Amino acid sequence: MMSVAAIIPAYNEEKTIGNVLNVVSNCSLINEIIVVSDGSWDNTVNIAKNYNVKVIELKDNIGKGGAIKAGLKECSSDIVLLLDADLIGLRENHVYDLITPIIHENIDMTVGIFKNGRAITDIAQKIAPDLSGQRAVRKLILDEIKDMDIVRYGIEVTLTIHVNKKGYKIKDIYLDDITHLTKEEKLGFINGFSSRLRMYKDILKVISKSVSNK
Ligand SMILES: O=c1ccn([C@@H]2O[C@H](COP(=O)(O)OP(=O)(O)O)[C@@H](O)[C@H]2O)c(=O)[nH]1
Ligand SMILES: O=C(O)[C@@H](COP(=O)(O)O)O[C@H]1O[C@H](CO)[C@@H](O)[C@H](O)[C@H]1O
Repeated sequence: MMSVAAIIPAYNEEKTIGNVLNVVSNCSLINEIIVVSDGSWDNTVNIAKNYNVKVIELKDNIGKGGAIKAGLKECSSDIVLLLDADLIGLRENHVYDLITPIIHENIDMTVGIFKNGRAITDIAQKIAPDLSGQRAVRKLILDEIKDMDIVRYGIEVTLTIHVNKKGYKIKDIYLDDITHLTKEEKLGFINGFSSRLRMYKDILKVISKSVSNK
């Protein structure tokens, strides 16, 4: 039987990380749970420590890709479930639906797409499903990506480009009744929007590099 780890990068997610950990800790398919606090200064780490999970505490905020890379270093499972810590409405069946195609259908990566959650997040995911942070991937594929830490929010696009290039099999999975906090909800409009612009910059860098390498 293949082993499964959940890696959850978290930067100041005290409001939501408890619920995410309630779900993954009760999921029998998951053998290993790694929370990577990416320089959080709120209660994220204290909350995570209440669960039976490995907590990696990065001193500085290095970006999402770097946080996932730090989690991968400590991970020894065959399949990695990547989940954001700001999910609202995550249920065990979502986790199951993301993982089982890799175990039973010879799929290499699943990508979770929000559906019937909130219009604002459903529409964002419909327009750009490749940005989704909810995925299950074979660990050996993640290990092939060397510049994960440099790309920051470009990690999902990097992964999708890599998987397509190598001809690995992807399956989209619709996740019902789930949403997440938007950056503007977490940080306020001005800070949230500027964080969003920095995220788009990270993503565009990855896309333009991939286009110029073609
Ligand atoms: O520098 C960062 C930025 C984000 N994250 C985490 O990466 C996930 C996705 O980021 P974010 O919530 O900003 O994306 P959004 O939900 O807005 O799409 C969340 O668990 C964040 O806490 C992180 O570990 N380091
Ligand atoms: O869906 C999107 O447009 C962006 C931004 O989400 P919000 O507008 O803050 O809800 O979020 C996703 O993209 C990031 C980059 O790929 C991922 O890291 C996040 O996990 C994902 O939710």
